[in-house]
Amino acid sequence: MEVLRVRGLTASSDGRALLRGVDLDVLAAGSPGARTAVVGASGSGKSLTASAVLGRVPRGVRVRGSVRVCGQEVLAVPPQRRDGGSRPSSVGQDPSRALHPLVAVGAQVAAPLRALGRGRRAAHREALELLAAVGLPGARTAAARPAELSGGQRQRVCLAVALARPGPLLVADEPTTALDVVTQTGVVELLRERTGGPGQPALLFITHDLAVAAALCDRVVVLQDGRAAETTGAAQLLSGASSAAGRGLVAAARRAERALPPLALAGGSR
Ligand SMILES: Nc1ncnc2c1ncn2[C@@H]1O[C@H](COP(=O)(O)OP(=O)(O)OP(=O)(O)O)[C@@H](O)[C@H]1O
Repeated sequence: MEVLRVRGLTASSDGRALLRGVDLDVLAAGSPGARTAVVGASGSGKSLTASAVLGRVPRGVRVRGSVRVCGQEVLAVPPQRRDGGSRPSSVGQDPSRALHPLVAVGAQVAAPLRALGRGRRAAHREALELLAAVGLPGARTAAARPAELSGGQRQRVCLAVALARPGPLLVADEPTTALDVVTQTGVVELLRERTGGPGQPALLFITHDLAVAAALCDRVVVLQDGRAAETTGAAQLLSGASSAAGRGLVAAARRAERALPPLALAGGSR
């Protein structure tokens, strides 16, 4: 059963077609396809697809088609009017816009837990645990305002907030782009641990990084020019993409991989 079912999603602005009929599914947690990546070149429509799923389409962009979350049509329903069962949580590219500037980050992680009915102490304790899980341990971090943290740390706070809100689906739009490689690996591991399993949210993961997509997700949707050019298993995409866009992404990822040996040589044998 699908947690997310997108059919014929189109978007346009000033008569220009931006999405041309995207179809994609994210399956229920516990089944293969519960962590699905959307990959594609810059401008292929990844973020617009995510924003349509979240009900946050930019002004001036018109969307049509069908977006069903847990069976409910949500395309025309703004996030605040969706019922809890069809409201995905999200973590995006820009953590500065997602957090309240004046509220301590621990309280921001605790807020969704309080909304679920946890007592103040229990919510605070769980918030500390979640912050530790995203690599931000300690009461001092929890007491900090967002401006006192780095961009990467704020990004991880956003992830903790999203994980505190147990929805059916987590939409993560390039959540690791601003992070250093070590932190990126930690966040990917955390997403693997906390999504896609029984009782956990399914994951729609937007990325331009094929390696990260393959490390985290079992299904991959390749977008090209506002259309899904290919939907396949992550391993199949790497071993033999069927679309030109898929082959192009794999070739680019392999070129990037080959660009690394000089780094290895610099620290290696001589
Ligand atoms: N608010 C907007 N108004 C008009 N056009 C837009 C708007 N947002 C995005 N677009 C256009 O829609 C197309 C898809 O954009 P989108 O941001 O979804 O691409 P993307 O695949 O996420 O790219 P990137 O990897 O660079 O973030 C692009 O041609 C972009 O210029």
